[in-house]
Amino acid sequence: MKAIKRIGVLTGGGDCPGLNAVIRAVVKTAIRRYNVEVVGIINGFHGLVNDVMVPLNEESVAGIVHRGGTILGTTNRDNPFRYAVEKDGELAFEDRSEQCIQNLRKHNIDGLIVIGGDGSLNIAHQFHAKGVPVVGVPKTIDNDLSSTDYTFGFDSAVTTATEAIDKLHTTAESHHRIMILEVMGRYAGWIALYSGVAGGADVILIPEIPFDLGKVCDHIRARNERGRKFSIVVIAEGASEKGGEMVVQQRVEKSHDPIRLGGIGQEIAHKLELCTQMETRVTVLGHVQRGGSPTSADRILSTRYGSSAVDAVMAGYFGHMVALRTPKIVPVPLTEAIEMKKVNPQGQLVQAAKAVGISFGD
Ligand SMILES: Nc1ncnc2c1ncn2[C@@H]1O[C@H](COP(=O)(O)OP(=O)(O)O)[C@@H](O)[C@H]1O
Ligand SMILES: O=P(O)(O)OC[C@H]1O[C@](O)(COP(=O)(O)O)[C@@H](O)[C@@H]1O
Ligand SMILES: [Mg+2]
Repeated sequence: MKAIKRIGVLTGGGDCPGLNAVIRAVVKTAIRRYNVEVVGIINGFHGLVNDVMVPLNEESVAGIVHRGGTILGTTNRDNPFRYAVEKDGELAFEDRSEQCIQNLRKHNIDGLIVIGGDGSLNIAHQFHAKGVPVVGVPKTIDNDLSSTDYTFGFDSAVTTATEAIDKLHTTAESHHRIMILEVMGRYAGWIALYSGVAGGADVILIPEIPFDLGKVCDHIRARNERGRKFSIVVIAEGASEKGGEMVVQQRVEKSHDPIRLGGIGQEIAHKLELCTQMETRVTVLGHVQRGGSPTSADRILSTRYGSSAVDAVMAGYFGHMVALRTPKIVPVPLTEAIEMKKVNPQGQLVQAAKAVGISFGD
């Protein structure tokens, strides 16, 4: 096996708290533990296609463990295997993966660390199939990647959503209102489930458990009869009524991922107001849950992921992603890692939530 002298690192897809802590751990581990150089690739795969790279040293990553976002920048548009270009005024897609491989060679990069979600890790997997020595790190606030107990960024998003629920509680109680909080998560209900349980929500609606609005109304009315004249509903952006469809805010047809979810909170607000006769308000948390400082748990997880990713590169675990299998971080094949992980409706957390009186509308 070729000796590793230089590692490249990039962040791809939606940003999330903890990215900088991973980058810092990659750089420090590479330099301190292995005496290996690190090159940062700017704006994810865009920088790999267009050869925009910067050397990273301990100085470049000083003081960033607590900072949200990514010092390398990211994009969720650029897929090297389906790269958007303008041809004769028309949009066309080209395979630029060979150009990326040449750029990696030009910079003598012997190992590539891709920090990303399902989309970026899919691209990483395709590069590995072409012989690129790549290792993945599971990033996403959604926690929807299989093979790992948790992705980094999830705990920070849950913390932000929980704080929002705490705040909605005080105003809901004062005004005797229903407060609906719509959270992110795409097709998985992890953020809604965890923040809903942590924040003491009355109703949690997730994509994995299609809901019956009548049952949600009954639950809220029963609370009213017990003297609890307000209710908090946490709803995942991908949740839908039984027999209904997910609410799509926008379709971006040219994108690999054309569906932008959003709007289910507003849609059920009207219906809940009608059936309960209670004033209802909606808060869409949006990108607030993706921004800001990572929690201490995410800083620790990110540091472990970053340092283990370098270990994986040095040990030749290419085509793998570092995954948390409590209490260890282990390499798992990217093919397994990019499968989607959903909430198990029969799982212990859903059952515990039901035991304390939370309705899932089922
Ligand atoms: N299933 C897929 N296979 C290959 N590429 C994908 C797939 N899904 C998304 N992509 C591409 O991966 C890039 C990042 O995807 P995105 O979902 O935004 O980020 P993330 O890495 O956080 O999942 C985009 O360029 C997108 O076109
Ligand atoms: O910022 P955008 O492009 O609107 O994307 C919003 C989506 O990105 C997320 O915040 C994170 O998803 P990824 O980790 O796959 O990027 C989802 O929860 C949400 O649906
Ligand atoms: Mg994705």
